[in-house]
Formats: sequence, structure tokens, C-alpha cells
Amino acid sequence: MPLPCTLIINPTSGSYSGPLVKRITELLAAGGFEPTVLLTGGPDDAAAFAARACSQEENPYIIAVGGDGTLNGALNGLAPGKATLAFIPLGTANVCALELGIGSVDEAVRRIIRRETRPLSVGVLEGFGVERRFLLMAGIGFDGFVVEGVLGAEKKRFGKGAYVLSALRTLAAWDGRPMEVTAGGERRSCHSVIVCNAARYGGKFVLAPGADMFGPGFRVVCIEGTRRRDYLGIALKVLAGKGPGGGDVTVFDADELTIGGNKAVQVDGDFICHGPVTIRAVADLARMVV
Ligand SMILES: Nc1ncnc2c1ncn2[C@@H]1O[C@H](COP(=O)(O)OP(=O)(O)OP(=O)(O)O)[C@@H](O)[C@H]1O
Repeated sequence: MPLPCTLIINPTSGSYSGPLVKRITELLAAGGFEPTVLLTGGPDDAAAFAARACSQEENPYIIAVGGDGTLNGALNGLAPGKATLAFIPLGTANVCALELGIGSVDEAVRRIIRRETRPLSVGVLEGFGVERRFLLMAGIGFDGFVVEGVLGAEKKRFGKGAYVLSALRTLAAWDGRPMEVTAGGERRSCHSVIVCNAARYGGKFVLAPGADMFGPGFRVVCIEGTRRRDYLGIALKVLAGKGPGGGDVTVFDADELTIGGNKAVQVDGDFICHGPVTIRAVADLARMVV
């Protein structure tokens, strides 16, 4: 019996094409699956499609096809502990694919057919009446402002360059205020904090060695320095593959955090809200194809 699966596909993601989707469905069918294709028509559809599959099926098998944003959308619709989740990367940055070592669409399909899965641990962020799960990271402070400030028209025209333009604007209108981060009964004064559920950040850069979406809790990168030049030092270290620790940066493990202030918050590359927020780790949300 072929195994039914739901493909949630973002037709606006980086390398989407009709023929590519046709090839994916043919490969899956040849590998023993019975795919149903659902194309997202807007930002909320991936979560709605995943929620529907989870409410209608006993063993929902959901394949997010797109970028990290589509995967995050699907993740946010899952009923806890019920679904199998897979990812076929068609996005621009595809951090999750890098994290899982998936180098191509064909490789992603091969892994789905291999049917090896691991229990997935995610983060849940709450603040301002919003609750949102994340797979990769939540950033509060500098990178939250950068993501918030990305203009749609620039993203269409310049792709990843839109983030550089937004970063330059964020640097020009510098907000030097610190915020309070509480974890494990300890309080710290930070300028930005990145709660990492995966090692990579923004592409192939390893920001939090040891952070793992299949392991419990987070690696938290707290940037204490409040000046622009503190960030330059961190960027140079990360680009050189050294990790950000030392100097004005503290890295620690946590399962639960409270972050004060009202700085901008992004999760998995999408702007969500302004602080204050709480973040907690949730184990076994789904089984993820690896
Ligand atoms: N039909 C649609 N029209 C416009 N936006 C959409 C549509 N479907 C999904 N989206 C939004 O597009 C956002 C970006 O898509 P996605 O992450 O899949 O691709 P990407 O930006 O190319 O890749 P990456 O996130 O890996 O850089 C998603 O977060 C989602 O909110």
C-alpha cells in the first residue's frame, strides 16, 4: 500500500517550478508514497494545511517544500506528537537543509524514501498575544530589527541583499539600550540574544556549535556589548568559523528564558513581534525525516 503524504509547497520560494514539483511527486510515487499537492496562496496557508492534515489523518505525513519559512509554517500547524515531518528545500537560504546536510532536492527525496526519522525538539515563543514555534532560532534585538526592517520591494529585487540594506539602516539608527534576559534563575543584561535550536545561522555560518534540533534545549548567544563595533568583532569571528564566544558574548544552555524590553523579535527569519517574550523548548513535537 502506498503511504499517503501531504506536500505543502510554496510556489513563491526561491527555486520553485511546476516541472520540478512534477518530478518530486513522480520520485515519491516511485518510492512508495501517494502524494497530495497543496500550493500555499499566502503566508498563513502552510500552518493551516498542516493543521488540517493533522486533524483529518491518523498518521499525518507532511512534507514542506520551499524555504525555511514554509517549513516553519508547517511546523506551526502540527498537532504535537502526531505527525512525521520532512523537508524538500526550494528556498533562498535553506538553513534547515544545510543543518540536515541535504544538498539537493534529489537527496531530500532519497531521505524521505529511506524513511529514517528522529524526534524533533523545537522552541515555542510567546509574547504580545502571539505564540510561534521555531525550528532554527529566535533572535531578539539587532537581527530582529534587521528582519523587521526588510522591505518587500527590496527583497524581490535584491534577494538576500535586502537584509544587508536593512542591516545598514539598523546600524544607522542604532538602538543602544540593553534588555534583561533571565534563564535558569540567572539574570543578564544583553543588547541582543539569539536562542539557537540549530548550529547554523543565516546560511552556512556556525553561530552555536552543539545546538541541535534533535537534542533537548537551546544554546543561547547573548551579546552584551552595546556598541556597533562589538557586532563587527562578532561577525568577523563567526565568518572566520570561530564561533561567537568570548569578549562581550556569553554562550550558555537553557530550556526556558524570559526576555524583557521591547526589541524586535524574529523566528526562523520572519519578524514576529516586539518583546517582552518568553521562550521554552518542547521535545518530541514530531518525527523528522533525517
Ligand atoms: N503564495 C504565497 N505568496 C506569497 N508569500 C508566500 C506564499 N506562500 C508562502 N509565502 C510566504 O513566503 C515566505 C518565504 O518563503 P520560503 O521561506 O518558503 O522561501 P524563501 O524565502 O525563498 O526561502 P528561505 O526562507 O529559505 O530563505 C514564507 O515565510 C511564507 O510566509
